[in-house]
Amino acid sequence: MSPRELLIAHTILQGFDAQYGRFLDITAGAQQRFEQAEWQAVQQAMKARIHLYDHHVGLVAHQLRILNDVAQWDGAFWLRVKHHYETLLPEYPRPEIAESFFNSVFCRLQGHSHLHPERLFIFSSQPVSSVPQALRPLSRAYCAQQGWHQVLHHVLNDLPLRLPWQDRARDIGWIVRHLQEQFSPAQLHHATLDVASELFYRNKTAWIVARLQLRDRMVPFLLPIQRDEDGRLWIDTCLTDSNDASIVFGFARAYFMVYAPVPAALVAWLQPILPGKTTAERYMAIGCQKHGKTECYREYLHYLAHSDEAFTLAPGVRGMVMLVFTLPGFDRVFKVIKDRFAPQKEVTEAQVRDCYRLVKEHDRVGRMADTQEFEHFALPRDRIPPSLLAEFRRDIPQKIDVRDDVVIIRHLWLERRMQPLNLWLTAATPDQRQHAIAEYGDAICQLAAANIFPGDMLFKNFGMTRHGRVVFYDYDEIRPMTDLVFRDVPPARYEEQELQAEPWYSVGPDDVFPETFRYALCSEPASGKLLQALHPQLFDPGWWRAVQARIRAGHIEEVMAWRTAQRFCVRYATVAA
Ligand SMILES: Nc1ncnc2c1ncn2[C@@H]1O[C@H](COP(=O)(O)OP(=O)(O)OP(=O)(O)O)[C@@H](O)[C@H]1O
Repeated sequence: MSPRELLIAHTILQGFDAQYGRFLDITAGAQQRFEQAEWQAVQQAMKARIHLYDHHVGLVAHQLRILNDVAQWDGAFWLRVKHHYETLLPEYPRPEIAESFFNSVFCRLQGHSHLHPERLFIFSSQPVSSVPQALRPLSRAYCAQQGWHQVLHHVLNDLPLRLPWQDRARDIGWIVRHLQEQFSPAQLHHATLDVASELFYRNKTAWIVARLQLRDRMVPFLLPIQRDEDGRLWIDTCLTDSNDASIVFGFARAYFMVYAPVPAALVAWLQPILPGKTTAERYMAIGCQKHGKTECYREYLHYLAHSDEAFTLAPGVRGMVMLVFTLPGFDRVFKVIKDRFAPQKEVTEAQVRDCYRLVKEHDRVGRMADTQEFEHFALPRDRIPPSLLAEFRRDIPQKIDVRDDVVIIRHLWLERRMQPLNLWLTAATPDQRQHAIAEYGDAICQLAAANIFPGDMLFKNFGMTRHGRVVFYDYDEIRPMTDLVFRDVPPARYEEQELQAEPWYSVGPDDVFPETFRYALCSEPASGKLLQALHPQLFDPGWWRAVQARIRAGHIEEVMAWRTAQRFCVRYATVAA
């Protein structure tokens, strides 16, 4: 093997080492940021960690260009580099992500039009069943036979946090009470608690993540640790239901900061308590989002290989900016920016991409779906019915390359598929409608508190998840709250003015008139009445200005990933007092 291929393989792996080293450094800072309540720094660290990957891919690509003239690299050359790279991976703690990094460097140098599976790791070279050994124990086991108060006392004692507790005995008492409500004495007596050695940090919360092994099954055991203004700790709830855990680890939230030098081991450890989450989703949840994307693509290929479904337009109102399609049984949608937008849309393609990027890096507060961006995405042509191909030719002709066996789409996003809220409401019972409208209003409030104004707030732009949560997915009109001017509608000078189709007052490009939201959001009486009753603040300019003022003052709101009704203070505090 030529020394040049060897050198190149080593250079790529060293580049990945450098990237992951920085990734771990930023992650390791999470404890200090939490303890010192550096909430602005938490947000910056989150963004910086996401940027690292592309930055390091760029550095390595630059180095390789210096080492060798890329124009001379042919397929055989890459095959030799890849072969050597593979020989470096056994014993390496992160082989699967190293493969993704190789793919990224390859694409940066060769473009996305040479994606031959043999030249890069579309499929992993690692044996399917092999999970690398963690360098340190991933978890600590506590046996319940010593008594739950004792166990929890040890668990909290063993934490690395250096802050005092508000009232540790109270919190332990509440956790035990929760366990007694959920499980029988016999179940609790024979249980084992397997607590992750590292805390999972996100926003203002440090999570204890554990697996509660009962005799017949394993359930999650999650404790969100909070920090008060005086720097004292308390635990707000205990979650032992896998649906609740799934929401905590959901696709609509920022990635966790959890120190994982061997991510595959942690992803495997999490599997039994997140049975509904795919490998891709678990990698993303712990911040390895680029590898999550590789896994997401593998899941797509796997789905195609195990079904004969045809692609179809996604149900719902068609987008003016996006062409959205799916596979009927697949849980993701494919979103492509149209070549031309409807005339009422004033955005450009570059602005749409910026909005999607903003969401990727922003705290999604459980209300905006994460997306994975792909270039040169291949769809088997025999799965595209003529009617859909005709839609492609009409809406995205410049983005497609139709070949004999595949249709290549130059750029698209994959996003979790939800049920569009407008469709969901048409079939909802009164109780379901009430729940959905309450959720919808909460979503807007939480987005606003996180400095996101959704722009277009119609129900069709929100989806209902399988856990009954309302999540926003149409990003082309989002704006930072702080860029906008929330105005009262000026009184009309004459009665006739109010009847005119056009506003009688001037409207600047950043002006928003919350009172007018009624016209669009409340036109359908059943939902409209509910929305005005449950969330009247949405129509009040003063409320929007107050949210804006809090953001400007540097306040960062904590959006709980659990329901108010699950909080210990709501369930037990009055009784305890
Ligand atoms: N994640 C999703 N799950 C299910 N359906 C979706 C999803 N994203 C989009 N859709 C469907 O595709 C349609 C268009 O998507 P989207 O709202 O993102 O496009 P758009 O062109 O930006 O829309 P608009 O015209 O409102 O700006 C939605 O109304 C919905 O029916």
